[in-house]
Amino acid sequence: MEAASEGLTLVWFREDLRVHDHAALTAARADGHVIAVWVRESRDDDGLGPRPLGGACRWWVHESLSVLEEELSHLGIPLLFAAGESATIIPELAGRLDVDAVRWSRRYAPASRSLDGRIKTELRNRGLTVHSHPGALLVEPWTAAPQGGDHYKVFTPFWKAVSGGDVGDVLPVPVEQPRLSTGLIDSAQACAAVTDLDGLGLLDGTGTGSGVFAAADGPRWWQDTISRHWTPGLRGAAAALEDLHAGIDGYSTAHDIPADGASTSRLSPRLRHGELSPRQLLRAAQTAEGITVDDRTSWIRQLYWREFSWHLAYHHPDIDAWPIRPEFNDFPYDDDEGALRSWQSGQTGYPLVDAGMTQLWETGWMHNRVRMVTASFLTKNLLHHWRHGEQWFWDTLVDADEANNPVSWQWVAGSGADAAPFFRVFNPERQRKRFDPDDAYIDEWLSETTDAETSPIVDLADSRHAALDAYDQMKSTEAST
Ligand SMILES: Cc1cc2nc3c(=O)[nH]c(=O)nc-3n(C[C@H](O)[C@H](O)[C@H](O)COP(=O)(O)OP(=O)(O)OC[C@H]3O[C@@H](n4cnc5c(N)ncnc54)[C@H](O)[C@@H]3O)c2cc1C
Repeated sequence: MEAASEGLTLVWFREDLRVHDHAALTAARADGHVIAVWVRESRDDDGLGPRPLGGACRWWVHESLSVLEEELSHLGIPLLFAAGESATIIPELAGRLDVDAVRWSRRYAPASRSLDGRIKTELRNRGLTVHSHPGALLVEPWTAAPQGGDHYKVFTPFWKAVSGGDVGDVLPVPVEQPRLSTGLIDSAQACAAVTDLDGLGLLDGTGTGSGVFAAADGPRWWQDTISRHWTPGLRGAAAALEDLHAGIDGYSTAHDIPADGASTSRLSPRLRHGELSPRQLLRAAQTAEGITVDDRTSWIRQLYWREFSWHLAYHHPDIDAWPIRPEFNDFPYDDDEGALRSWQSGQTGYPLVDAGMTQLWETGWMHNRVRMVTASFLTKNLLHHWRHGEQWFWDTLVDADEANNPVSWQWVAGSGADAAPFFRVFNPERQRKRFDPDDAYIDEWLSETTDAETSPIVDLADSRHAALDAYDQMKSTEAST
C-alpha cells in the first residue's frame, strides 16, 4: 500500500489524451500521487497559447476527454476541467492543491511554447518543481539542423538525418494509485475556472456548424454525420492500432487511391490528439509482420513528414498566417466570396473536388491525394489565398493541427519551404482518371444528381493560365523591389 503522504503532482494534459507512453504521467506516478487537469485555453492578450480549436476538433476532444476521464479514474487519478487562460489557471490550481510539482508533455508551436515558458517561470518562482516532457514528436525540432543552417527546409535531407535515431521504448500505463481525498478535489473546484466536461462548451455550435458556416445552409453538421465515422478516445485508438497492418499493407502502391478505405491508416486524428504516440506507431510499424520493406518504409516516411511539418512550425512563428517565402505576400489573389462558398460546399462542378469537400464535411477527414487536389483548385484555379482554405480545413478536419495543416497548404500553394513548384497545378479531371478511374470515390460521396447538375465554376485551362500570370506578376513585383 502506498503512503498517502507521498508527493502530489499536477499533470497538465493538452494534446496527449492517453495514459500509455506518457512520460509526464509516468514520471509523476514514480514521484507519488497524481491529479490531472485539461484546460480549454483562451489565448492571452499577447496572443500566446494554442490556436483555438476548430469545430471538428472540438467535437473530437470532447468525446476523447470523456474516455480519458474514465481511463484515468481506473488509475485512481481525478481529471479536472477548466476553461480560460492557463497562465492564471495552472498556478492557481497548483496553489490550491498544494502540489509539489507540475508536469506536462511539450508542445511545439511558438505561441504555445512561449506561454509554457512563462508558466514554468511563474511556477518555479513559487517554489514548485516543473518538468516538460517529450512525447508528441519523434525528433525534438531543435535537435536537427543541417550544416551551416538552423533548420531543414527540404524534407529528404531532414528524413535522412533523423530517421535512424533511437526513439526509446514505449512506456506502459502507470499503476493505479489510492483514491485522493475528496477535500482535495473540493479545494480545486473552488477555483472559478474549474468546470465539468460539458461546462467547457466544446460542443457549442457543432450541432449547426461553426466558423464561417455557422449561419449557412450547408449540409448537416457533425453530430449527425461525423460521429458515424469515428470513435474518439483510447478504446477507439486501440482498435485503430489493431488495424494498422491493413493501413500499411500495400501502402507503397495504393496510398493514393482515395476510394480504398484501407489505402492509408486513418490514424491522423489519433496522432493529432495524442491518443496514440508517434513512438508507439513507429514501433508498431517496424515490427508489423508480413509487410514488405517498401510498404513499411513508405508509411514510416509519412510519419516523418509530420515530424518535418512540426520542425518547420517550430522555426516559423505564425505559419498559419504568413507565407514561408515572403515574396508570396505580394501574390495577387482574387478572393471571390462566391467561389470560396462553392468550394466549401462541394459545388465547383469538378467531381473529384466536390467529392473531397463532401467527404470532409461529412466525416471530418479527407484522403491526402484529394486534399492536394482540392487545395490546388482553391489556390490556383480559383486564385484564393491559401489562408482561406487552411482556415476551412482547420474548422472541419478532425486531425487539423498547427503544423501539418498550414505547412501542407503552403506546400500546395507554392509559398512553403519545400513547396510544390507553383506551375504544378493539379488538374482535377486528370487526377480523377488516374486515381479514381472507376469513379468509386466519386460515387461514394456525390449523388448522381449533384454530379450532373453542377456546372463547372471555372474553365480549367483558362484558370490555370490566370494562375501562372498571377505568379509572373508576383515575380516581377519581387524583381522591381
Ligand atoms: C492541404 C492539406 C492539408 C492537410 N492538413 C492536415 C492536418 O491538418 N493534419 C494532418 O495530420 N495532416 C494534414 N495533411 C496531411 C495528410 O493529408 C494527412 O496527414 C493524411 O491524409 C492523414 O491520413 P492517414 O492518417 O490515413 O495517413 P497515412 O497515409 O496513413 O500516414 C500516417 C501518418 O503520417 C502523417 N502524414 C501522412 N501524410 C502526411 C503529410 N503529407 N504531411 C504530414 N504528415 C503526414 C499523418 O500523421 C498520418 O496519420 C494535409 C495535407 C494537405 C495536402
